[in-house]
Amino acid sequence: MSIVLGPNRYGKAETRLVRVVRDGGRHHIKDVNVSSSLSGDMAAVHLTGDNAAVLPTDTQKNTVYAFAKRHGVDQIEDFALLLARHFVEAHPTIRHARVEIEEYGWDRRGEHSFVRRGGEVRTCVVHHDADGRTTVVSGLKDLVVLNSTGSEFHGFLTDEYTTLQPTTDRVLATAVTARWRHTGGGRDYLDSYDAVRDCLVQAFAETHSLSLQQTLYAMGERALTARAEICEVRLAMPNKHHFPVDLSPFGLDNDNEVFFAADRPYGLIEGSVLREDAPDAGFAWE
Ligand SMILES: O=c1[nH]c(=O)c2[nH]c(=O)[nH]c2[nH]1
Repeated sequence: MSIVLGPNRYGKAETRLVRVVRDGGRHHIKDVNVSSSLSGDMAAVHLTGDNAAVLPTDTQKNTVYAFAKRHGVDQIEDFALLLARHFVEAHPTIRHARVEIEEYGWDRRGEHSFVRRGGEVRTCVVHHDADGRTTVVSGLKDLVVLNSTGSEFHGFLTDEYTTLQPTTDRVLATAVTARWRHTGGGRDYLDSYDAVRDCLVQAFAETHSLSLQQTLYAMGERALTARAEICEVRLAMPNKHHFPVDLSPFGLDNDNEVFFAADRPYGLIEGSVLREDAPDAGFAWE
């Protein structure tokens, strides 16, 4: 019985890239997920471990980031074609390249603020008991927002394990989970929801942030200031880190234009903002 190598391919899956283009103070973002897969003269690597024909998947990832800087990312089809042609044309052992790109849409909410398209989930939890006590908590989750500038983080506590560099300009992005407690009942819940959501998004966009914690407080404060019908806002906000990619090995600078959008681990910032005289929550949060 003889054993042979069948069809095969290899590549880097899901290179998460955010490309920021600055038009003065007005920013544009492109948020994509790129997967490349190459095939060709790959018998040797499978049969003997000879890697001479293998363009490392790490190089494929670097190429995505370097091309994003060098050529920009406009239509994903054009960017995919550029990459696929490059892999095949630059390396004789690569006979075929498959490039798949997903693009995530964002709606503008200011000069450098965006809300991810696709929408959040609206939520509520109500309690009512035999003594006639009722609580209503409304909320939302998966409201993804991003500021491409206007965020700093420095002056933090350091110890022998700290490697994080302070920054005065970073991308700030989060998927907001917010719940707010109503005082009393009987209102237009749709109107209330729309208004609170608007406050949260506006405060996120308009706050020059020194930390996500500060932004969290500003969001809760804005909603409570604008809406008398609620008395407490609880927020959970993952810090969706965007790391500038070091493009210097390829002779390219990166002035906050090309980011690796990491999905984990993430900072998780949670907090409650409430009126000092808020009535007792009772079972509202249970
Ligand atoms: O806004 C932030 N808050 C933190 O507590 C924190 N920690 C960290 O590493 N980065 C950040 N960013």
